[in-house]
Amino acid sequence: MSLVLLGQIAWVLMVVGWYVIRFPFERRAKRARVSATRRGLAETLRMAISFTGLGVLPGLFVATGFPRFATYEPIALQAGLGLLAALLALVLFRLTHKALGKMWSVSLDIRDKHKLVTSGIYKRVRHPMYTAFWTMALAQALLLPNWIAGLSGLVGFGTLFFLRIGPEEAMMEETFGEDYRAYKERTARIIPGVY
Ligand SMILES: C[S@@+](CC[C@H](N)C(=O)[O-])C[C@H]1O[C@@H](n2cnc3c(N)ncnc32)[C@H](O)[C@@H]1O
Repeated sequence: MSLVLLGQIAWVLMVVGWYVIRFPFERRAKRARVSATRRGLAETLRMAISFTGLGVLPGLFVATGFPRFATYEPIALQAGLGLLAALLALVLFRLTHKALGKMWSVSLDIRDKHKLVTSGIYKRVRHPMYTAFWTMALAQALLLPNWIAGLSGLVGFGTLFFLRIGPEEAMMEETFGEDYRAYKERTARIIPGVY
């Protein structure tokens, strides 16, 4: 089996694994009442850009090989690191969904009786689900040997991350006040002790 095909299969399995982890939370979230939201045109655009980079462009490459001119021959080390990153992303996704539980939402929502989660994987990092998405985007870049389809996840998710993180933290601070400010003081955003 060629490394290109192996990488493509691994990417598909990673995306399926991510959706299997997320599905029960998405179903539950539909039933839970939202008491405040920061959804709007800007958030819809951010999510569309991220979905294009993490889903549409790599999906098109895997299904059709498009854009063929940007495909290159991968090396085995790259595929191996991609597999490790994919596994790490899935572990992080599972831990973050489990810790957030009923507080999870796909976008910027505050639920009825929303509680601030500060334990488990949220103890030292306040956006570990975004750490998982960065890891998933990195896995995509390593698994798909195509300059456009491979790197589009980093660009697409990076756009969502840098444009969303400010409004999300403002929403959390507005909702939880001093508790969130203190939590911010003692945690990093996505990498413990780094950022
Ligand atoms: C897609 S989730 C991402 C959560 C977080 N930014 C992360 O990367 O782990 C977005 C929703 O999670 C909720 N949320 C984020 N951090 C939270 C926390 N520490 N405790 C409870 N809810 C949180 C917010 O209501 C937000 O609408």
